[in-house]
Amino acid sequence: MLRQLAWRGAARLRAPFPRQPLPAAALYSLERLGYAVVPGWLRAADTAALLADALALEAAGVPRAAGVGGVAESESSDWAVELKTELRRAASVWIHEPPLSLHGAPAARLALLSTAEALRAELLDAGCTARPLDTEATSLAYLYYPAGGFYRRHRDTPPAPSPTGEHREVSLLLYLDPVWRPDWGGALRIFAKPAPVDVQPEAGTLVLMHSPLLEHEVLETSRARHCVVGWLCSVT
Ligand SMILES: O=C(O)CCC(=O)C(=O)O
Ligand SMILES: [Fe+2]
Repeated sequence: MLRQLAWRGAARLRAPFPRQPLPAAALYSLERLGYAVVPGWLRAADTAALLADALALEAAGVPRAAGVGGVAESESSDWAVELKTELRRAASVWIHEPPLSLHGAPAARLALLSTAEALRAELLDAGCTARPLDTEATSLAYLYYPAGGFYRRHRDTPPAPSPTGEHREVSLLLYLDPVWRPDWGGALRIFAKPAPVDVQPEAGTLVLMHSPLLEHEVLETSRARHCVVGWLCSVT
């Protein structure tokens, strides 16, 4: 409950980052193929502010390593785990609950929370999911992949219903690194039909996926790689 009130409060505290409405082609792709890729969704200045914030949190020692040695975290999307296998080599910082860490740029994090809320409303209006996306059930995190980092093939929904009644409906990814070269690896591979699709993690690119539907993986990266991951949920 506290978390929910905090979320609602946070999403009101700061205006969302300016952006264009999702293109009709993206909404069509999300509906028909289960995923959408929107390059240039956020302005370079705004992804730069988020990256600076993520790096400041990292410098302050806030991120937690996760998934190393096959240890599945209760809060992560690591359910697809083969427990003996290393599923993910990356660290994360959950950013949904105030009080926000005072390290970094809390204002950028608040704008991100508002932007996610605006995106939720946009997807709801467009009728993108069978069940309504709940305003209080969104979660967001920064992900940090070191050189050599990866995330093995998985789906973002758990095999068993969540005890809180939240169902991940739409997964979102927002990439933050201003320069990305394909030979660095680190692509997001979406196992779409009829063939897998690779997305380069370039700053400003938004990826949306129907969480229960699509398996995906992050190919091993030879450079540090930074993004926002989030889940828009329904609640029963
Ligand atoms: O880093 C990415 O591109 C994907 C992350 C992911 O799949 C997840 O956190 O569930
Ligand atoms: Fe995922």
